Amino acid sequence: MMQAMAFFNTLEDHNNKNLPFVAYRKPDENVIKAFLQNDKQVYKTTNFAESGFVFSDFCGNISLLIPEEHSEVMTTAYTAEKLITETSEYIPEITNSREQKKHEELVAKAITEIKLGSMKKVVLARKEQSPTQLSALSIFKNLLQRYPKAFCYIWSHPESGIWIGATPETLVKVERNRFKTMALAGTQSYNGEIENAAWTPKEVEEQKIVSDEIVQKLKDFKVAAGSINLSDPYTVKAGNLLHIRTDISGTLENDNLSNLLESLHPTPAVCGFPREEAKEFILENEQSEREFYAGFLGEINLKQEVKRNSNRRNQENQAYASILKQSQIFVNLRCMKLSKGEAEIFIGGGITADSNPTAEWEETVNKSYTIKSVLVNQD
Ligand SMILES: C=C(O[C@@H]1C=C(C(=O)O)C=C[C@H]1O)C(=O)O
Repeated sequence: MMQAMAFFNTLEDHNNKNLPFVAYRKPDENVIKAFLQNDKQVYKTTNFAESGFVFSDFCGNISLLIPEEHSEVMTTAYTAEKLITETSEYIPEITNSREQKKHEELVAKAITEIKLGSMKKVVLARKEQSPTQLSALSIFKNLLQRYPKAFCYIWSHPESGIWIGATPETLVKVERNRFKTMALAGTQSYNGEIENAAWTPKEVEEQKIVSDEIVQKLKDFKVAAGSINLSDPYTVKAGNLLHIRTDISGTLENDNLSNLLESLHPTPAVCGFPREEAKEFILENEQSEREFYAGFLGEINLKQEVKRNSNRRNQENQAYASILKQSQIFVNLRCMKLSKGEAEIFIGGGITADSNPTAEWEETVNKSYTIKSVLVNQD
């Protein structure tokens, strides 16, 4: 484990050399980990069989990889006070009525399409530009400080540019043949209440579509029969927002990560239902390319040594070590692409027959604050 200062200096040096790297902190953990690729080669994966950190786009066209075997891996203990942030001017909010109109028209078109019956839900996104004077690493430090319950990351790669985010959503975690995933949907502003938050039937329905479809896809993928466990839906807080979440776990019949990812991604939380119809609507109608927004990212096939002490008496030092392969992958939400003083923020929301275009616009505005609030200096 390195000192935080040395850790960030090393990241900075690596960044200045234009070599690929990723640094991240998992939800509720206090360790920041980084993979620093030691060459300029562009590595990709198609079968998700390598060990390393993967960064995939929404469409499934490209999965960049920072392979463990070509990287230096470093960690540091995270302590909020030690992270120094730069100063910056406050950026005033600009209300963009043209963008609002465009988004509302898009939502209205989707509602019409849904009512015609070709799909039940579609997630529509937009992109917003916001200036920032902060460096990429300062923005990352701000995220770490502000969102301890999110997966916070910075990814820098010549093929994708710099992406930074704080996502509340796990795509899948796999350990040996056990997996965990979640159905996350429905959004409202956080007003101090979590447990007693009230949800409208529209939001309950929207989230149920996600959890039903994830279970169906897992069954299609041959999750061991009868092994899927579902929690009741409950409310979770993500920054200034609340969502409805169901935890889903189970046992896999095989450990083919590639098949599992193919069956889960893109979930109806970021695409819609049915998947193909929703995806087609998105690709035809959204104003901008999603690129890596609503794609996925995370550790794949990392080996972890697990030591278990023998229970037998009179046998000291009998520790059995077993190697465990682990993958932990997140959906790339509440994220931005950073280029020269400007952040491109990607935000979306689920549309169903009962959606209201203005409310959907406001939801994307609220979601954009997760990122906007870290583009200026934190007090
Ligand atoms: C699509 C986004 O978020 C997803 C959509 C949600 C919704 O429609 O209510 C809620 C959480 C996420 O699963 C986003 O943040 O851009």
